[in-house]
Amino acid sequence: MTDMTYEDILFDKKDGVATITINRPDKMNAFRGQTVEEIIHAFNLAGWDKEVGVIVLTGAGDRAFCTGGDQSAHEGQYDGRGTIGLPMEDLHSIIRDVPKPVIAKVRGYAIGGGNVLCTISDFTIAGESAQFGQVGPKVGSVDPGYGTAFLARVVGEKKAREMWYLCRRYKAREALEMGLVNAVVPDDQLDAEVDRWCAEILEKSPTAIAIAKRSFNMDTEHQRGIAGMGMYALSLYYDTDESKEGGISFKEKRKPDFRKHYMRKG
Ligand SMILES: CC(C)(COP(=O)(O)OP(=O)(O)OC[C@H]1O[C@@H](n2cnc3c(N)ncnc32)[C@H](O)[C@@H]1OP(=O)(O)O)[C@@H](O)C(=O)NCCC(=O)NCCSC(=O)c1cc(O)c2ccccc2c1O
Repeated sequence: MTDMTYEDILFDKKDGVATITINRPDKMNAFRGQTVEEIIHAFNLAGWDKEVGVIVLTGAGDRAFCTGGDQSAHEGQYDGRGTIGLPMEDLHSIIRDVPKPVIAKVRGYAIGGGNVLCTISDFTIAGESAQFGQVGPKVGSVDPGYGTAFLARVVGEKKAREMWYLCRRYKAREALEMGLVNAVVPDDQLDAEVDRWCAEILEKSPTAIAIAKRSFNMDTEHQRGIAGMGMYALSLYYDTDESKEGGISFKEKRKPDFRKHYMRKG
């Protein structure tokens, strides 16, 4: 693998556990194109390293795990590679493709694309400060594929639609009840709890776990295709005034008026 100097993430490997930390606390750990490239690189590094048995994905600081796409790097399309200017299909795919469990360790907000990262991870362990939610229809975006269809597999159709259409926020205990997270502990015990889960995983047969992971994935593999196709629709949507209203109103800290632009269409 080619080397990469990380600017937006931290990478650590210790005692069989690789930890990838999104390190943009001043942006609530929102990701720009560069961030996504670095996370993909780190997953490839850890994913095929036989010394690594489990990968922990987390965010720096205590305010947010990740709040999704960086709204300051977003006017219509994002600032990086791929159909929408963020290689999200590649990131979601690598989290599923690495043949070892991925644990999302969450303090604070897991919003938008941050919630999607938790949804796709094999496990989510949350501190009591965690809050989960989707915001796409509030900010002029949507995640076609894993963020929607796979979320429905995780929390059920009704709850997934509620999350997307209403854009509410859910506290850690509510997320536990709906099956979005595996365990909730006080924030100051979160690191120790995740360490315990990692130690339990590391005692098990890595090959058996790899086969189990592939088997779970195969049942929803068609959703990769939905994501690939949907990104093209999303890219066209990003060029509309209706979508742009979401990003602009967020930056201007006001309520969006989507219907004004929607009603103008033929
Ligand atoms: C995260 C919040 C719920 C926090 O609300 P709160 O009221 O506590 O605080 P503020 O709103 O005042 O925010 C504090 C501070 O942080 C900045 N900030 C927050 N989130 C972002 C962000 N994503 N990008 C940039 N900056 C952010 C905010 O501007 C404030 O800065 P100040 O300088 O004013 O202090 C709330 O902030 C919130 O709801 N944020 C919106 C998050 C958002 O819009 N995310 C992007 C959604 S789209 C997306 O994530 C996405 C992800 C995918 O994976 C996709 C995959 C495929 C297709 C599409 C995808 C996609 O669109």
